Amino acid sequence: MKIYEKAPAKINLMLDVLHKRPDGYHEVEMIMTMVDLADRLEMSALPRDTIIISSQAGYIPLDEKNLAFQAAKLIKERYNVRSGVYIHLDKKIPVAAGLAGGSSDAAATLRGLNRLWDLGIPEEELKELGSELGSDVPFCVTGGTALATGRGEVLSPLPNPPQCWVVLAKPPINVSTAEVYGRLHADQITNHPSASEMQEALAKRSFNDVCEQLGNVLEQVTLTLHPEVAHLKEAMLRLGADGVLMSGSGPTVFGLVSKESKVSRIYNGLRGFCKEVYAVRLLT
Ligand SMILES: C[C@](O)(CO)[C@H](O)COP(=O)(O)OP(=O)(O)OC[C@H]1O[C@@H](n2ccc(N)nc2=O)[C@H](O)[C@@H]1O
Ligand SMILES: Nc1ncnc2c1ncn2[C@@H]1O[C@H](COP(=O)(O)OP(=O)(O)OP(=O)(O)O)[C@@H](O)[C@H]1O
Repeated sequence: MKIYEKAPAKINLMLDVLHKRPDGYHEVEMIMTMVDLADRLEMSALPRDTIIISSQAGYIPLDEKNLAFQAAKLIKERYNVRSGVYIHLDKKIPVAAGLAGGSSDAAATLRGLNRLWDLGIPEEELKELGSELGSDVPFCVTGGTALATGRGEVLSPLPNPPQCWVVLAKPPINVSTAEVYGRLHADQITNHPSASEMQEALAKRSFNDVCEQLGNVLEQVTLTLHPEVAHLKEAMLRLGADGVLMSGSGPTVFGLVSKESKVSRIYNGLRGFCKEVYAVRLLT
């Protein structure tokens, strides 16, 4: 038997950091939603007690460093599953991009193996398992649009933003999430984005208000380390995107665009100097 799961990318519509916690993580307030750019996972049961990962992407680990492997191992141990699994990852989400590609693969693995092995694990429990794998995994288990607090694992569902186009551009640089949080001085943040104003914009279904309330305090670290991310933001705005922000710890920049007629101009303009550009819809 084969099971298929879609693992979509996330974007952060707002990301605020309140303070650094004694456990080393940061207390955050984020609003996240999914976009229609997704990895596809194929899972099949193996009689032997083993986990095998393959992928068409040559640039991700296929051993225990892979988050899908870690998710399979966790669920096998916790639920005493003796059979094995073969997982093929068809990667479409750029890696180490701020789009939670690995986290979404881990979440899709949890959902898929719950079905494959008929374990009947409730969603809340899948999210708890997910939080052991990474701060973004619980959100990726449920998807939709949500306010995430704590270190990102405490979730409250929110209405989806009004449907629009999302142009994503990833510059060819590597950003480490741990390094970005590590370089942030949480007590020196002056310009906090507002979770409550963004929630109001979503409740009103106002595209313009959503664009106005976009904000991410991690930009101040990543844009200083990599000025090309700031240039990409400027270019996207100049080309006509309605709202522009860096996702997560970066380096991907996304632009929200309401009019389809503007999308090809923005896409082609960015493609002139950035190889990895995608034009997708929100996953609503
Ligand atoms: C930047 C975001 O992607 C925004 O959605 C998340 O906040 C990070 O989520 P993630 O990649 O799943 O993060 P994790 O794998 O849990 O943590 C990676 C590293 O980021 C830092 N980290 C992460 C989340 C958080 N709330 N505070 C942190 O300081 C920690 O140093 C941690 O060692
Ligand atoms: N299934 C996976 N897909 C992609 N990367 C993976 C996977 N498993 C492990 N990794 C490793 O995780 C690291 C981060 O990759 P990922 O694409 O998840 O980053 P990200 O989009 O920045 O995540 P986040 O937004 O959650 O911080 C990479 O260095 C990669 O080698």
